[in-house]
Amino acid sequence: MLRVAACRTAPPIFASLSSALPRLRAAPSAHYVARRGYAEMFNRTKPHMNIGTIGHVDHGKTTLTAAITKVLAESGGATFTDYSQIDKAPEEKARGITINSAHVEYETEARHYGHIDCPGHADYIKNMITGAAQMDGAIIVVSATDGQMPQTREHLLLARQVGIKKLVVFINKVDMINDKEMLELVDMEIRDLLANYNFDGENTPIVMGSALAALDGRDKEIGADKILELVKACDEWLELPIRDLDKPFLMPIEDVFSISGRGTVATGRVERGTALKGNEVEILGLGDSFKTTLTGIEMFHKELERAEAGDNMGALLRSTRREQVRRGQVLIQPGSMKSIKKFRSQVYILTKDEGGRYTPFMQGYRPQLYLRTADVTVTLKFSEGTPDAEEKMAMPGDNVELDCELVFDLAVEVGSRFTLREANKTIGTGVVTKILE
Ligand SMILES: Nc1nc2c(ncn2[C@@H]2O[C@H](COP(=O)(O)OP(=O)(O)OP(=O)(O)O)[C@@H](O)[C@H]2O)c(=O)[nH]1
Ligand SMILES: [Mg+2]
Repeated sequence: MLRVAACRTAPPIFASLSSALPRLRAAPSAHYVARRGYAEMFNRTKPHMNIGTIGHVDHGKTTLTAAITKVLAESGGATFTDYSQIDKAPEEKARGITINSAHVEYETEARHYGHIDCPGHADYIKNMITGAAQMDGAIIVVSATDGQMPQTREHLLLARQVGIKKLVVFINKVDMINDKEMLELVDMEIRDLLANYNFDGENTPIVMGSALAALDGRDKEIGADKILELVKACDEWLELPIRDLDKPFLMPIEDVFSISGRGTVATGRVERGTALKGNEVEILGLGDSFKTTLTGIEMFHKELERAEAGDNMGALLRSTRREQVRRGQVLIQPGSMKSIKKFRSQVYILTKDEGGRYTPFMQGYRPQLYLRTADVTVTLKFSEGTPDAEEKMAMPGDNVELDCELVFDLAVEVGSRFTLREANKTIGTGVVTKILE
C-alpha cells in the first residue's frame, strides 16, 4: 500500500491568499437574503444554475430581483424578498444604490436558480466582478429611458471576460415610455451592442417591461406577465453549466514523494473530472511535459480505483522520476490543456485598504503570479494597442487589461483565475481572457 498523506492541508500561500480573497467575497455571504427553512421548499432534483442582474446604476436591477421573487412566490417557486431586504445596508438605503452584491434564490418549472443582484455604480465594479464570476448566465437590465450607458458596456465586457456566454436582456421602465418607436430603437441598439461584445446579438431574447409595476402588483401586461416571460427566456436560452465531474480530469500538483519499491507519487486536490487507475495521464507545465500511466490512486491511505472532483488524491505514476514532477505542474487527461507563457488578462489592482499597494505601477512591473499551486514571476504590460502604454500607470483600485508574460510556462486556460503578489502582499486578482502564445 502507498504510504502517502494525500490529504495535506492547503499550502501556506493559499492560506494567505484566502485571507485576501474572501475580503472581496465577504459581501455576498454577509448579504445572503435566503431565509432559514426556505430552502427545504425547493425541489433539489431540478438542475441548478447561478444567474444574476447586471447593468448600469439605477436601471432597476434590484427592483427586478425583488419583482422576480414576488411573481414566482405566487406559484410557490420563491419566497418574496422585498427591495429593502436586498439593499439593506444603511449606506445602500441612504444613497438608494446597491453596494454589495446580494443573493436570492427561486425556482421555475424547469430549474432552480441562485440569483446575484450586482451593483451598477462604477465605484463598486469589484463587487460586480466577484458577483459575475459566480454566474453561469446573466440578465442585463437596461432602462428604456436611458438606453445603453457606460456600465451597460463595461458589464457586458466583464461578463464576457469572466466566462458568461449567454445573456437575457430586460428593457426596464417601459411604463415611462409612450413612443413605441423609441423601444424599437433601444432594441436595435442593444442587439448591436451585444454583437460588439461577442454575444449573440440576433437571437438573444429581449424582454420589455416594468420591474416596478411587477413589484407593485399593477399593470399586469407590462408587470407580472413580463417577469414570467423573462424567467421563461432564462429557462430556454441560458445554458446549464457542465458539471465539474463531466469535465476532463485535472489535478494541480501540490507535492511529490518518492516511495521506495513503488515509484513517484504526486498529490493534490482533483479540480475537475474523474480518473481511473490505469488511465493515461499527462504532466504539464514548468518546462517539463510528458505522458505516463496512473498506476495507483490513494486517498486517506486507502487504495482506490477511481478519483473524482473534490478528492484529495495521491497519484502513483509509472516510470517517472521524482525530479520530473514538481509542485505547480498539473496532472491532466492527455491533450485537454496547453502549457503557455503569454496571455491577456483582466486584473483588479487592490487598494491599500484591501492590503494592496500604496502606489501605482508602470508596465514592465514583475510581481509573482499565483495560479492553482504554481507561482511564477510575470512581466506585466498594458495590452497591445493601449495608447501611451509607456507612460501609463495602473493605480490601486483600477480594473485593467494586462498582457502577462511568464518566466516559465503553465497550464493556463481562458477563465483561469490568478493572483498577483509582491513581498507577501496580494496586489491584484485577475482572470485570463485570451491565450497569446
Ligand atoms: N418608473 C419606473 N421606475 C423604476 C422601474 N424599475 C425601477 N425603477 C426605479 O428606478 C430606481 C432605481 O432602481 P434600482 O432597482 O435600485 O436600480 P439598480 O439597477 O438596482 O441600481 P444600482 O444597484 O444602484 O445600480 C428606483 O427608484 C426604482 O423605483 C420601472 O419599471 N419603472
Ligand atoms: Mg441595485
